[in-house]
Amino acid sequence: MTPALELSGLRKSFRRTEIIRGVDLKIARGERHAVIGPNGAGKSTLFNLITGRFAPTSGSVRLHGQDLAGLAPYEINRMGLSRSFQITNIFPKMSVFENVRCSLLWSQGYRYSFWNMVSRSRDLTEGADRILEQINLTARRDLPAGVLSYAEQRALEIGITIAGGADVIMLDEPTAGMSHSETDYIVDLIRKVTENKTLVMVEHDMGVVFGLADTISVLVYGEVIATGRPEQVRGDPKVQEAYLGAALEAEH
Ligand SMILES: Nc1ncnc2c1ncn2[C@@H]1O[C@H](COP(=O)(O)OP(=O)(O)OP(=O)(O)O)[C@@H](O)[C@H]1O
Repeated sequence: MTPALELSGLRKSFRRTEIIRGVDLKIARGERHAVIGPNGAGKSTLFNLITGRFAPTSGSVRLHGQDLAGLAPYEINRMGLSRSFQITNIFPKMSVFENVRCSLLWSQGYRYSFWNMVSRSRDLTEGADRILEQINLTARRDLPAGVLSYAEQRALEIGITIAGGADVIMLDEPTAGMSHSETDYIVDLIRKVTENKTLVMVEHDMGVVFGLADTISVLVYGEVIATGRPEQVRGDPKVQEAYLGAALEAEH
């Protein structure tokens, strides 16, 4: 079957420094894939290459078999790939409901004329309420998003990311800055909302990575040094040496 995402010979340089140094990676449909690696390894850059924010210096990214070369991030988004950001990316003065409704509108905006959209407003409301239910924020529906707790804001952001119905979801450090209990809460939520979807995430918390991911890639200095099932990656001496030994130790 065609992979959901396929990176081939992907390279990215900023001026003379090569940050992504020839990445080949296939992520199957329905897989939950984590990209891990030390600070500065190029994880965010890889994310930005996949989502079209950066153009590769060479190589290609395919989404469901289609080459994404030259496409803008919003075009890639409309092809079914949606991402969250490391920084919280919500409208704090708008209600929780409006934040979700807005992203639904945006994702459908190009497909429907204004009048169609007005007549579809009930669908949008129902759609937004369904998402609020999925992310457990129904009770917070009419509050300004800015008054939510940090974990709730991150949950809202996940809701915004999935609102358009994308089948490839990319999350950049979804549990950054969270307590243990908040992390557990968000991990459950991610598991639930990415059911039957492809998930690609960058994550530093090894508990989250090993609890959620079906497959893991380890990026070190712009190269994938290992990719495979969590237990394979965990036992790989190269990975132990380059990253995981230190990262797991830091957790304890
Ligand atoms: N737009 C840019 N211009 C120049 N250099 C950049 C740019 N973006 C990233 N870099 C450099 O690329 C390297 C990799 O950065 P990147 O943010 O991708 O790493 P990372 O693995 O996501 O790190 P972290 O885990 O700390 O978030 C860093 O040395 C960074 O300074």
